[in-house]
Amino acid sequence: MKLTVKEVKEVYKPKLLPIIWKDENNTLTILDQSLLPFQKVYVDLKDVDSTALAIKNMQVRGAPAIGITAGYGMVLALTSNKNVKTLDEAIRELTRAKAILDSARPTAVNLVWATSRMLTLAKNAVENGNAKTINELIDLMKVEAKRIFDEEYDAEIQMGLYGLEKLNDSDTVLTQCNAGGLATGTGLGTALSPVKLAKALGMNVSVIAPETRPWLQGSRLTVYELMEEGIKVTLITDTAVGLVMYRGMVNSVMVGADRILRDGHVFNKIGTYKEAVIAHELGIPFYALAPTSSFDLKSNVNEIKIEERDPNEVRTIRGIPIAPENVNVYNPVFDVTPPKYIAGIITEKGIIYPPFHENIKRIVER
Ligand SMILES: CSC[C@H](O)[C@@H](O)C(=O)COP(=O)(O)O
Repeated sequence: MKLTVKEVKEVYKPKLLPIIWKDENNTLTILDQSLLPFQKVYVDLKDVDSTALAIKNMQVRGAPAIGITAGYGMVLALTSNKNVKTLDEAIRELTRAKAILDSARPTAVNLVWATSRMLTLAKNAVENGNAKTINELIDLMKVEAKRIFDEEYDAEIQMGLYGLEKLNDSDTVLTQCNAGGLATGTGLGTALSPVKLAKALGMNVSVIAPETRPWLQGSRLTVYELMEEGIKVTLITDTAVGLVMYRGMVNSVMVGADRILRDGHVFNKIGTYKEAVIAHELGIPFYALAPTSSFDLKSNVNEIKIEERDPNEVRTIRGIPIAPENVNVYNPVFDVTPPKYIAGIITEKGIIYPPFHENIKRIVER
């Protein structure tokens, strides 16, 4: 019997609180992911520029977490700016804030999705007369930002429940990067949600986490997050992915997504494509898990910008040189997995199966 979202909330409580909005002083407090797991430091964000910088520097990272942060960033655009006196000025300021936030990172679609949603809400509220003062507008925007957070959490529970249908007791799941509660801001996660719910329901499941060079989201974040929740996790190098699958140590692959196109191409952390191809070759089911806010039904695969980051992320590990100082480096941090390798895409609205070009639009727009 399938549990309801409410029932899951009774049996599962997230251990981490990565994003906290404080109404009393209009502050967004984020757990600094660039320092984990060695230091657990919370950082206060009070304006748009510091919010965009925190996204750019990956103090907050992961597609849904970036979306939630950007939503609150739009609130901060007004709460931090005492020069905004009229509703027209407020909309101009929000338009400016959206441009700053949208340029922080290019690949995760949730960023633009969240800022567009907040700007549309503000424009409608002003036009319809629902907001007659700046304070009324701010209050409506706070409600909307919280709604983005709450909807994300509920979606992750739904994804977890659908994902549970693909898990058996004693299964081992291979993942990539960190698609847990740190990446989504809620403490639960997308790809890690089925495993966490399985544990909460008494199943014995474990995870294999590749370290995910160069930023080490796997070894620093996924491993930390799962250990905090008492879930068995084994850390491997990115180069061991093929062997663990070949040796029969993996029952399924579950990864998150930064952007999914209408034909089923999945953009996710670099290394995902390799996992998908090997899984397909060996008959291991490969699932991408993402809320419908991570779908981009308009773009084509070649139009999506794959973020390239600082070459020093590859030349060094946390500041320690591991290559000749000036070696030429190519550091793309996402890749794209073609639909033919994907057994299913797990969303809060259900599991989408091939043919994706027919089924994605139908389910996402439902
Ligand atoms: C659930 S977040 C999206 C992905 O699943 C996650 O693995 C990822 O690629 C995040 O990238 P990041 O560069 O760390 O922001």
